Amino acid sequence: MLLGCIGDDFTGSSDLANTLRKEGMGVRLFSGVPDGPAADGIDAGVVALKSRTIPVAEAVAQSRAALRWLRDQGCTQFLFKYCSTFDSTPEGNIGPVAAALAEDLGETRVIICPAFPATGRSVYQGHLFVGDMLLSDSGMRHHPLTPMTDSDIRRWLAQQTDWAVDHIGAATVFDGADAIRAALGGGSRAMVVVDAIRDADLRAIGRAARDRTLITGGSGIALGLPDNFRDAGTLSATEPDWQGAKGRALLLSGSCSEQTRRQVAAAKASGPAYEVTAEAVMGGEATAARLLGWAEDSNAPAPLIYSSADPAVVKAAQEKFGRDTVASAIEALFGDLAVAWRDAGHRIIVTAGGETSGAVVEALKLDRLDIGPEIAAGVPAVRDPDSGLCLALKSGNFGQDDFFARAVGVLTA
Ligand SMILES: Nc1ncnc2c1ncn2[C@@H]1O[C@H](COP(=O)(O)OP(=O)(O)O)[C@@H](O)[C@H]1O
Ligand SMILES: O=C(O)[C@@H](O)C(=O)COP(=O)(O)O
Repeated sequence: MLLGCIGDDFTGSSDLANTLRKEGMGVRLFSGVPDGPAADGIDAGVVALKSRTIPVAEAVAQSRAALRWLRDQGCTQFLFKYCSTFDSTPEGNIGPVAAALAEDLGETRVIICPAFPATGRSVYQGHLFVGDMLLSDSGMRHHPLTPMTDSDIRRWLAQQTDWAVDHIGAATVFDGADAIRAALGGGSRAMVVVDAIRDADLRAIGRAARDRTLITGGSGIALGLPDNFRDAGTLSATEPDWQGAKGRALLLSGSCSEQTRRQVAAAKASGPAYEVTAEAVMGGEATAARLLGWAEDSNAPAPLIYSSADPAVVKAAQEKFGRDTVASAIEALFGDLAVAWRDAGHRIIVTAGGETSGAVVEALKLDRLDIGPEIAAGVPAVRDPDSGLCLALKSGNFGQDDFFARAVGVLTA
């Protein structure tokens, strides 16, 4: 393995694996740190963690363990993937994890770049935009776990780390890889927020990062890296052929983002849907057995079960039950449901939401996943090579309004 990647959630990790695959690398997605060695013939390994919102010390420890494993597999360059909307709190976990990985690797200049132009995320003058809106004006200000209320990534990151925070502005980035390399090069220890508004900028940053051991960012930051390995003649692997599954799909949505709520509305208009409220989960009425019964009785090709709710409803539930308590209970229910669906003999599951997807993949105990065709920007189909289970792990913010229907189409192809 050449490139070792650590993702702080599962949707984000599949997004990164998708980018690397499209750029010609042979990729495997691992759920957590594997026990043994990876198979041969892989260019890039992505270790998916569920570390975005756990306590800082745990996120650091898990990320360091992932780094040790990736180094043992022979990787020479490492990428820490976080969300293109920089999902984090004033405490972390982006700054502390990036600092710990850099210290382990002896890296002193750490690129910080969440830009992902294909989904409208750009970094300009150190500020993160979602489409034409500042991050803090976007729906991310209402995120249930990581509300993003400051668009200045330099200022937000500075709260999370005692490292200096530097900035390379668009004017330098537009001058190309040599200019970026020079700007990155000399200075003292720092996290360096790098502007990027176009794929061409990310490719130039990737070129400039050829000799850096640690790079951090959204999946866009990976765009330029495969060419460095290609030029060095070290790429070797090929991807397994994609094989979909037959039968009915279960759609699970725990994301409360604006985009997911549009997708839920579209799916409700075309098929059966069951809303799981926080009250029903906390009160014990919404159980996996009961919901599986509903999904089976619906006899529909793709029944949807969702807890996705608007910010006022989420806020009320969090005030009543506690933010983490209600989040964990809903995640656990979706995990149990996915297991019940699989155990009932079905082979297709679509999940919306990073934490939700992490809970589902962990409950299903899927150790590694092959990456299949892209369903929407940043969302590939994935497949467990052992069981043949086919999934789509959708980031809350990604996908077309009719994403669920499209996902079923790709997973059954
Ligand atoms: N109705 C609800 N009330 C409170 N919390 C909820 C509700 N529905 C989902 N959640 C929680 O909100 C979080 C959404 O995060 P996630 O799944 O990562 O979605 P996204 O990808 O949009 O960030 C999860 O922890 C989920 O359990
Ligand atoms: O970079 C992104 O936006 C995604 O890859 C990502 O990290 C998804 O996280 P969620 O929005 O929490 O699903």
